[in-house]
Amino acid sequence: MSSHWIIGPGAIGRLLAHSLSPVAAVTLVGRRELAERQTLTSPVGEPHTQRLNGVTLEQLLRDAPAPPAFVHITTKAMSAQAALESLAGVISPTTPIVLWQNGFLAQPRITQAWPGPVLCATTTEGAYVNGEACVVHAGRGHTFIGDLNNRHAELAKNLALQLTHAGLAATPVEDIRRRLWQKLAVNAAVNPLVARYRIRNGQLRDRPFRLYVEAVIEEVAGILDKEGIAPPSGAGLEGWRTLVWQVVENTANNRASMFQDVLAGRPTERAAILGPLIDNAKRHQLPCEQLVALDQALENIEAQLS
Ligand SMILES: NC(=O)C1=CN([C@@H]2O[C@H](COP(=O)(O)OP(=O)(O)OC[C@H]3O[C@@H](n4cnc5c(N)ncnc54)[C@H](OP(=O)(O)O)[C@@H]3O)[C@@H](O)[C@H]2O)C=CC1
Ligand SMILES: CC(C)(CO)C(=O)C(=O)O
Repeated sequence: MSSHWIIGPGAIGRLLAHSLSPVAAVTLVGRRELAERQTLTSPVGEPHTQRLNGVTLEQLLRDAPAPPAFVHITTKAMSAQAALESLAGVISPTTPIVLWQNGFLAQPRITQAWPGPVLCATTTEGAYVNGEACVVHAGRGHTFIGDLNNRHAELAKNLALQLTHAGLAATPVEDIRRRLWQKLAVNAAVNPLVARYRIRNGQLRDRPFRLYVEAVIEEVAGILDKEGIAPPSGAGLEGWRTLVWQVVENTANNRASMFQDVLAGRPTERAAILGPLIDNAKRHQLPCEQLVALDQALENIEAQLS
């Protein structure tokens, strides 16, 4: 039986823990104690309660159990590095790490710094936490797994098989970098605007927001073209426009994650989503006024929240 540590008992962490627990040895690690009996509500609204093996970081460091086959980091992007560092005393530097973050901040940094294999997962599964003891699996999706330097294909295949067996459909891929950027492009066009204007995704189709989205897509398309990242279908600006508007259509009723963070008074993942685009725009001397303005607006919003 394979063993998995999952660091970050939030929405994705608990979804993983619930799914893997019946087929693998799972330890769910958090900063605080977690209720032992946890409920997963399925996408069709069926609750399923089970005991999850939850421990605090403190307990883990004290007990120093045998290191696992995989360490999943399921914190938000800005906390991933700190979460990994907090395990330094209990895992060997060759332990495989799996990063589940959106954006492109934690992935290159940890890939460069961690001596062992670093897999990246990008997922369209949707989940949210509903209190201390419940997570809602809001929508089924698909997970793609690979590593940025394509050196761990067998490991990615092994993990994808285990996740699929656990009910989370997953595919190992050789182009995870491209897929992470494609998701980042959608997140950059949707999340900052809906968080700034406190609207649901579908309202982006209306004026004046539609024009703002178009302006962001134009900047993003220029930057990703220079980075050699193509949209999943179509080409250039048109391909990116098709992708973004399709996601807006499919998620019209959603409150996007960044909007939810603002509503809950939490910091957003702006540094992981807008940051890499702005950095690349500056490096290539490309326009990024819209992205910078959104980043600034979010920084101001976050400052007022704290
Ligand atoms: N939810 C979703 O549907 C999807 C999420 N993602 C991505 O997955 C990542 C996780 O998102 P999500 O699960 O929604 O986020 P959540 O905020 O629900 O969960 C993050 C968890 O990480 C914990 N945490 C933070 N810092 C540490 C630390 N240093 N050590 C241990 N635990 C820590 C938090 O606990 P604490 O209470 O201690 O702060 C919290 O339980 C994000 O990058 C997100 O963009 C991607 C696709 C879909
Ligand atoms: C695709 C989108 C924008 C859907 O809401 C999302 O991934 C998010 O909320 O972060």
